[in-house]
Amino acid sequence: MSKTAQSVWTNCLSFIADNISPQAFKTWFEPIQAVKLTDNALSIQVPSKFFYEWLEEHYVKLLKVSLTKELGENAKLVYVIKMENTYGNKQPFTEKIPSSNRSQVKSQEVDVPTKNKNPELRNPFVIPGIRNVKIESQLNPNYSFDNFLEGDSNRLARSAGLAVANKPGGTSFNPLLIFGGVGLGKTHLAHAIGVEIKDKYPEKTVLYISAEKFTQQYIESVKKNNRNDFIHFYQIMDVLVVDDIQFLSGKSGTQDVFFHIFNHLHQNGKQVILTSDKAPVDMIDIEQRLLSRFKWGLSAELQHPDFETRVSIIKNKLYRDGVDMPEDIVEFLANNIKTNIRELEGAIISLIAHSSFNRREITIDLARKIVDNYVKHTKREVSIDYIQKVVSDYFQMDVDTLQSKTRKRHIVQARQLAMFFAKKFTKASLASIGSQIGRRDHATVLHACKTVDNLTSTDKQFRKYVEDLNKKLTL
Ligand SMILES: Nc1ncnc2c1ncn2[C@@H]1O[C@H](COP(=O)(O)OP(=O)(O)OP(=O)(O)O)[C@@H](O)[C@H]1O
Repeated sequence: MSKTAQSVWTNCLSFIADNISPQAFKTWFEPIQAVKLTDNALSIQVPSKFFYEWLEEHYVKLLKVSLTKELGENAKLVYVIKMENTYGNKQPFTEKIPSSNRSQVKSQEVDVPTKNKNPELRNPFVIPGIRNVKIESQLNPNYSFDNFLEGDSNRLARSAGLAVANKPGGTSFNPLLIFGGVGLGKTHLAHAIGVEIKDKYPEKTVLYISAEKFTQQYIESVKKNNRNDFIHFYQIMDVLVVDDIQFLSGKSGTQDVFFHIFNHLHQNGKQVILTSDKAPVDMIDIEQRLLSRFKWGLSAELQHPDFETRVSIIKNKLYRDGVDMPEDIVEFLANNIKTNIRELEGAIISLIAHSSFNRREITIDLARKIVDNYVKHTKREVSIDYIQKVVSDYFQMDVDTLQSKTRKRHIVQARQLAMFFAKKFTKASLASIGSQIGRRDHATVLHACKTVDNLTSTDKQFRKYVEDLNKKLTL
């Protein structure tokens, strides 16, 4: 029986289903349709560009294996993307993209120094038995400077990274240690530096490795009795990027071997780039001699991005995914997820996925649900409108009354409390608070804040209002 696109795809699907979770299969493979089979190229139609990128990023190997089983070594996969425009009435159109069309960072041939001309130089990245002195840089070409957006929070680290990429080993930023909290872009920036160096200096041998993998390889080398080969392998790098070095904490054997590699590279003018979730002073269980070496170069912190940077990161991601999203939703996300860019990206991905699978428009309600579901622990910023609503409900009046010009004491107090909490819980200026709460000026707001402070310390009943309202607003 001759093969058809459908029969080939059905076989691929049954192989894929055996290798991933039912949920992932349902989400990412059921919506795909096989559309064409020519020679050894299968075309599959996917619902969006985002969908295609997700498949390429997470399932390309699985797709390749399953397709090779069906169509042989020269099998090719072509994505046909159904472009849908949620915000207009344009006809759907399609775009064809071959699988894995992103430019890869090329593998690098290495000249082994003559005195060590050992044809058996062991590459810990290669399965034993397969001889290979080609060193894959392990860099991710998707992490570049172009898509690492600049803001106050990362300016120093980003500029230092660019300086290092322009002159690896030739600046005083050696080592360059990038540190910061979870999901703030350390890995991205470290890859970007490596990718940029490979672009500018293709002849340089660059290697990215996580400290965890480095540790595993080291343990393996001790077991197999080839510790020296392991050290030698790392010493031939021109640029070594080690991610999450806090992982070395408490592992004295690995620290020792890293110390030797580090010294060798540094003395020979080779560039070392490190990332860590802590500043060197806060690292525990790392030997002093290693810590002091980390401090030789530059330690640059990645801080929490400010609102503007968060907005640009979201917009950039949407642009790359070919998705349109209303401005108020972008701002809502940026306002609500503040401390972790990975969570911010996760929320965008979920939002796009929800809207494309359920064929729903991206609305503020959907965004609110996603933010609640996926990043529960992030606090939602309290708005001035919300504060006025809570205060007026508490004093059993409506918002119009709270904002009115009346001088009645209990209404004046309610208004002053709303101004006080707006100052406390939002970043709005006094002038902006005043204009939103009954069109008052900034002096009135300042006076309100002082009055609330005074009354809180002198009037027991008033203190109770403040405590109750505080509780309601921080729930
Ligand atoms: N300035 C930025 N511009 C664009 N994307 C960014 C930026 N900073 C971080 N990201 C994105 O945020 C996500 C998380 O970044 P990354 O994995 O580099 O964080 P990390 O600090 O290494 O986290 P961890 O502490 O978990 O190792 C990545 O997808 C990255 O591309």
